[in-house]
Amino acid sequence: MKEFQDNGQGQLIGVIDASTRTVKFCVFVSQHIKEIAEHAIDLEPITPQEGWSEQDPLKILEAVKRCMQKVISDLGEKRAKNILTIGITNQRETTIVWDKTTGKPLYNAIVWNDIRTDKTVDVVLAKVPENNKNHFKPICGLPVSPYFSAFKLKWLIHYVPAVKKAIKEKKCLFGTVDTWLLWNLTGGPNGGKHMTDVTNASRTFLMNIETLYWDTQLLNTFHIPIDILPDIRSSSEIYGKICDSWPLANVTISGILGNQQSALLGQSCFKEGMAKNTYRSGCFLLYNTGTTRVQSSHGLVTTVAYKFGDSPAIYALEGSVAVAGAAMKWLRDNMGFIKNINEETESLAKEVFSTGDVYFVPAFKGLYAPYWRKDARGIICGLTAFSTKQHIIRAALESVCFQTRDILEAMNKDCGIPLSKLHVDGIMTTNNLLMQLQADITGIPVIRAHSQDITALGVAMAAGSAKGIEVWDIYAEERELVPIDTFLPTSTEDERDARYTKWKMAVQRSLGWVSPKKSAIMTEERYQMLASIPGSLYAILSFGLLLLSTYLEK
Ligand SMILES: Nc1ncnc2c1ncn2[C@@H]1O[C@H](COP(=O)(O)OP(=O)(O)O)[C@@H](O)[C@H]1O
Ligand SMILES: O=P(O)(O)OC[C@H](O)CO
Repeated sequence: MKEFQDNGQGQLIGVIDASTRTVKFCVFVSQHIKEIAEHAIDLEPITPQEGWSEQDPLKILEAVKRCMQKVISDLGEKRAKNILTIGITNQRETTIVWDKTTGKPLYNAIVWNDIRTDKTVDVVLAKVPENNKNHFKPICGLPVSPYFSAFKLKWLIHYVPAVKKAIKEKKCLFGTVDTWLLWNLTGGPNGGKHMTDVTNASRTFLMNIETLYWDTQLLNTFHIPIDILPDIRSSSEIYGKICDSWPLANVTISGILGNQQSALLGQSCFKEGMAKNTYRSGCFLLYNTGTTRVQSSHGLVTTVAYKFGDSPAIYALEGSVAVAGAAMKWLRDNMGFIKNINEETESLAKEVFSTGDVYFVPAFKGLYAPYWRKDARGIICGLTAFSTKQHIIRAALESVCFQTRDILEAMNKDCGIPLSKLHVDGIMTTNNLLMQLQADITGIPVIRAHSQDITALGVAMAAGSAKGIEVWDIYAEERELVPIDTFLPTSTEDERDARYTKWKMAVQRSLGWVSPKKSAIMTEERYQMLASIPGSLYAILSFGLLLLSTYLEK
């Protein structure tokens, strides 16, 4: 393939990539797969309590602005004038509410992997027949889980008086990170566009996966007024223009995609049956099912993959894993086993030939697909007096591969035709050992995209091909393809299956760790009652209820 030479002439597409840990602004030349400029800023997570995870929405905006300024200065003002349009790709499900008259957030962003909404989930489950967590799947494609935005929004409405007040006064707006960025970039309180795209909306638990509109039954279930929700748009169209108070004023914004859907496009998985797995903090496997909404019977979610303008929506089956690279961070920050993740993880894990039968289930915040068990917690099992940190690091890498196999097994059952190869991307895939372990654990070739720009590339394509922009033909025959390399399985089927059986045993042991006390079961009435009292009183009352229940149990 011809190496791309930047001759300084091409039309440029900017991308804001706002992920869980990092905000980045980067620039592509239309029709080309490599970023020509980028600047990224890490965001400090806010963790006020165990299981809680927040971000300051104003810090996200500030980081975006600084990244844009730096990239413009690196490119030079003259070249930056060639930026024709921009796209936004973002961490999904993360929930922000703000006052539309002041533009001020009413609370920190509640991040997708925050599990404070445990009780909110119980309230919703208490209302459905047999507490079936898949009850709403035919409507929104998703199981009941603290992961999705509606639970976070319900929590905010109940527990944050400023949110309740702003709703009453008709001043409140809700959005995922894309919406927050779009609204601010296009004017904020002065005419900002309050919109989201179908892929982000499909992760809220509020959108009807068939009609692609907000669903009345779901809104009623969560008591969410429709007027705080953004308009749902396609993933590729002109939403508006950047306002004067931002860099790149007057440039259009013409692409929005959740970051996993963006990676699916970045990997050119346009056809039904194509799939990709992205390994970052979490790990997300998406399988393109075309215009068909496949209902999973094996724990996967049905989600919108993308929708280009007026064309029909393309759907995907998704397997979401909450903890992948995050397990390496835990080994570094909490255990002190690793100093530098990028430089040491692979070499330390290679110091041993196997995990020595150690299995690590990193269910720090419960397990997502295909289990959807919020009562699971992390375990390391099979330890002996010979186990070392190297065994545990290797087991952590393997846990990512086993979780991926869990999803592949579910996907193969749902789709009928087993995936014959696995396309992968994301920063973790630079770890060659991880890639080989993945091939050995799944028994299929692992095809690694040789680019760290895949996620941003997807939305650059969506923005560049939008009606009215049309500088990127994503279906062009001579499309430049992302270079790849392949890892082939070296294990036998028997070895694979024996080890996978052990993994399943380890998963079983991680389940049911958080056991809700009978007395703590949440009903709507109790939830409402608790919400109507101030924080300190809430703590005293909860403690009182706990004492009472312990007394009654005796
Ligand atoms: N060489 C490596 N081996 C294993 N894990 C890695 C390696 N490099 C990075 N990681 C992990 O990948 C994740 C990278 O996530 P990142 O792309 O920074 O962010 P996020 O998904 O939070 O937006 C981190 O959790 C890190 O622990
Ligand atoms: O920001 P990432 O890469 O951790 O992605 C997070 C996902 O979008 C959550 O669903």
